[in-house]
Amino acid sequence: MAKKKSGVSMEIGSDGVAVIKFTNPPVNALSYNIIEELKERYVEAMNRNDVKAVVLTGEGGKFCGGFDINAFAKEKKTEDDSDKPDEQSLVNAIEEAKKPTVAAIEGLALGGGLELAMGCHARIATPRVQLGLPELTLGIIPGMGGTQRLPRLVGTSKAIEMMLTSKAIMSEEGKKLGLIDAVVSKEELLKVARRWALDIAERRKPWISSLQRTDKLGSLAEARQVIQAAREQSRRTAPNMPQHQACLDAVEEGVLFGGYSGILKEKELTNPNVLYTSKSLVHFFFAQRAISKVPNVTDVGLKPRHIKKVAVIGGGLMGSGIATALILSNIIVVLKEISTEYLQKGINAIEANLRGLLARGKITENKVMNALSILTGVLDYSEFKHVDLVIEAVIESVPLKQSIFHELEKVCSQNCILATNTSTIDLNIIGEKTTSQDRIVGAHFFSPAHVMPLLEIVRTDKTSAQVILDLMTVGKAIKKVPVIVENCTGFAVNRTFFPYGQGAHILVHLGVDLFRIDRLVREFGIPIGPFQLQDVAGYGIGIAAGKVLASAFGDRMFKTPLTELLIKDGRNGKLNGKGYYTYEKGSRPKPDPTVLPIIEKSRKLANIMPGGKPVSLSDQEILEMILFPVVNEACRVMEEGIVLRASDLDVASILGMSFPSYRGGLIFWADSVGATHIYSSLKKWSEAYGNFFRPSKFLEERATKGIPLSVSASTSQTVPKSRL
Ligand SMILES: C[C@H](O)CC(=O)SCCNC(=O)CCNC(=O)[C@H](O)C(C)(C)COP(=O)(O)OP(=O)(O)OC[C@H]1O[C@@H](n2cnc3c(N)ncnc32)[C@H](O)[C@@H]1OP(=O)(O)O
Repeated sequence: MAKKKSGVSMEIGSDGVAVIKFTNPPVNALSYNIIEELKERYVEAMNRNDVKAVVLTGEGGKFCGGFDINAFAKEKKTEDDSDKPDEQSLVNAIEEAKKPTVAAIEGLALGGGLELAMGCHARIATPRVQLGLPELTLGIIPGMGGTQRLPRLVGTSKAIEMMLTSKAIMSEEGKKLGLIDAVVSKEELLKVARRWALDIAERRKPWISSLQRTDKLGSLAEARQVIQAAREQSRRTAPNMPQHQACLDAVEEGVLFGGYSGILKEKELTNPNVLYTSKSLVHFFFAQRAISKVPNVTDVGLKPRHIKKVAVIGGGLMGSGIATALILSNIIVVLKEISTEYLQKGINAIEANLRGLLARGKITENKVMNALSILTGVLDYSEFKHVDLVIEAVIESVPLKQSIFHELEKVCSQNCILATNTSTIDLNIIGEKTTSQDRIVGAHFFSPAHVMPLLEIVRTDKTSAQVILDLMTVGKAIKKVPVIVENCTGFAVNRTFFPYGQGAHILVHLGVDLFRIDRLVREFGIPIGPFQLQDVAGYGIGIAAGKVLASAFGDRMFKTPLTELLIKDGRNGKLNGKGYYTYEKGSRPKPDPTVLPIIEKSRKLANIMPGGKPVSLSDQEILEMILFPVVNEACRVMEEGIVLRASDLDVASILGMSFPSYRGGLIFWADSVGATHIYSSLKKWSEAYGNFFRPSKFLEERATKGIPLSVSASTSQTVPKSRL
């Protein structure tokens, strides 16, 4: 279908109201052209004698999704702003004009869209319109006066909360806060907005300029206190995000010296040198959109089937998390376990998940009750003939999974999708004893499954496109970001990241302090270091996954004696409160010095220190020896076509492994470091410390030819097995 044309139209009614409407599908983003055209229509409306007032609106059920991020991305690439129109001046011109403007808002008003609306003299919206300033997620600050007008319309505290969390509110809440003047039906929207605009022009309603208001700002002392508290919180929660402090700087300037000074400060702070993370975050925005485009699945006219009822097999940590995510999105769940005791444990875990969300204010009591009302526990397969999808989430045992899938083939309908939540096992092996390979698929959730946003959908060369589309649709319905990956041991995320823990173990056995390693990784921006992660994930799962990975990638695995020694010492990580760290309810994990003699023992057993002496490494070397092997494995994953595009690994690393979003994801970050440096470092370490560090062919080729890692494999000289 041809893309609808973008542009700005103006229609002048017999009542003297000019309706200025802008179109730029899909979200009416404010491109430079749209901004320029809006300015021109405005000048015309102001100059015409037959226009008394203006209504500003967006075409196609959406007011505006904000400034055009495509233009922003281009601008960031070239840092050339010679043809860039001044977007602030459009809003200022509307607000200061001699004729009033009313914004008629449908669907959404985000970022520059809301800022445009706040420059109008009133805002009329339809029900459930999303209103927000999400700029900080893109690494920038609201740049069309949002840092000044939002506090003046909803109060300093609420405005700061909206900007720092980037969360939208609905028009109904906007009405209560004073951001919206009236909520009316879609049919009435333009009629009410026209009348409102005339009422202002003819002084039957007040003519309000948001920037002039001070009544909602509170006293200077109160506003300062709110800003200071927000600064401290941001320093803790967003330490590497300069946009948070910059946004507060702009708000503070406006509170102290008035709205116009605030507007100037806002402009000054949109400098890319201040907002240095925006390039990475804009990349992450587009990478997330690209992930849902799957050749031969989403572009061949298939329609997703409706998945109403799902069976989850296994009520352990993963199964209970998956069931929680499903029932929270109104999908009926049948949870199957092997005994009444295990079933009750599973249901209790689901209830605990829901209560946890309730305690954190994420859901209401009503939601908890509704979710539990669509959950049934069973001990046999009799209910399975009525389900549309099964997700198996039992322990990582090949014979057990094979026998379950063999059984499922008999008890489920022929159209039922058969998914496994295995994190490492090859799907062809799981489905070996069935004839249903076309509907067998991997649904790899990340723990805790009701919280972590990534869903790795694993396909074999036999999985049907319809099954993939259906699972992608369920994934989105339960608020996950589905990434499609090809079948291989460990799939994309666990495969790419297995060297993360391995590298850390090698370093410890070379004599590096484990708590130093965890600290350096945290400082890099990954919230928990590799050893704490091992404690949290549990040693059992690590050993099981390690065995599967070792059988596939044995020549580049380090067989660490440490985990077995820890278990022998009665440690089981977070599960029993004792691992590398000690865990007590209500307090932060504490490094446990009593683990050090066990490490010494392990070092002796592994015996990998050159000359038997601990190596001396800088902080940077330590970090690189952990992260470069991860990049190296990612190169193999890309070369084998396990992911569709490099940016899929960026999204997967951020959403599945908590890689810092402000670094743009694993491959984006690696390209910022440079393939040449990564390659030469790995080569040097492989000579000193062995095969684990051996650079892959893909990396070697990229480094020698000077091609970035993010460039699609199919455009380089390599011949990947990718389906692209
Ligand atoms: C000066 C100002 O202060 C600066 C700004 O305004 S910066 C921009 C602020 N606005 C935003 O951050 C909003 C970003 N967009 C979104 O959050 C979501 O896209 C949305 C809520 C608008 C719609 O979500 P959803 O319906 O799930 O659709 P989604 O897939 O995300 O987007 C649909 C398409 O619109 C595009 N799009 C969305 N917002 C866009 C924007 N502001 N600019 C350019 N394209 C945009 C997406 O890239 C996607 O394109 P594609 O189909 O080619 O992949």
